[in-house]
Amino acid sequence: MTLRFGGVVALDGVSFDVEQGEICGLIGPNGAGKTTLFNCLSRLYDCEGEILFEGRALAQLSRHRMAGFGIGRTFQNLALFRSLTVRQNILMGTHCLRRAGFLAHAMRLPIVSREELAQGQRADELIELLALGEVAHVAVAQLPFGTQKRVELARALAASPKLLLLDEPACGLNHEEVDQLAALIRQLRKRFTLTVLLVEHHMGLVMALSDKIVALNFGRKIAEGTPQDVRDEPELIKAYLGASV
Ligand SMILES: Nc1ncnc2c1ncn2[C@@H]1O[C@H](COP(=O)(O)OP(=O)(O)OP(=O)(O)O)[C@@H](O)[C@H]1O
Repeated sequence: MTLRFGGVVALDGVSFDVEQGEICGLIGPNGAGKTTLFNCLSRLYDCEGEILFEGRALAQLSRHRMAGFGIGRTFQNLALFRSLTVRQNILMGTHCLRRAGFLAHAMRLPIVSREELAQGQRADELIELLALGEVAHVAVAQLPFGTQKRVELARALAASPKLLLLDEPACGLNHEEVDQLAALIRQLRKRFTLTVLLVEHHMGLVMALSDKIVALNFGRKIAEGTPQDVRDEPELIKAYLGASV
């Protein structure tokens, strides 16, 4: 992947694979290109190069159907409907699973109520799994940040993704919440057979969770391997601690 914003090369020929079922941590200092890479994977941006998902080139898939194709994501600054309740937000995430079209809805064909029932059940399952039962009918804007992050995770999971892109899930969480998040991500991977790509600055979380880590700096890949391999990589230490190291 290569992507330029004017004179800034945000991604400079970055290439790597993520195996099915793997948790891959994507790390790098501020401005390294992590969010840009996520935006290419979810096709908010078009980059040079080719991204393959289960062997298919993402560029061939229509942009608005990415969630339906199995790629779900959360956002660094949250992308929720703040005036809607927790349950309504999670239900929004299930819309891409709908097969019934405009006419079926206008005529209230049986498929519509069957789908609505299945979506409601999916939302309720996620509400229970993510311990959101007590706030299911509360508007998202009234909830603490940590809870909103769980709602966003549930919204992303509602579309039954195969690949989940998590953009700084630990940001703004306290120590205890970060520990709970690690356990939750492991649990979700197992339950939904997920592949996870995780952008995160919280090194403890990335090192503990990831099967593999890819490190970027100034849009280039500077390290790739297991947490053990990457931990002592001189280029990575230099990127985080400065050129004098
Ligand atoms: N929309 C944009 N227009 C112009 N430049 C951009 C845009 N988005 C990102 N950039 C630039 O591209 C580079 C990569 O930014 P990106 O946000 O992907 O980094 P990041 O690794 O996600 O950083 P952070 O950890 O701070 O979120 C930076 O130099 C940034 O200033």
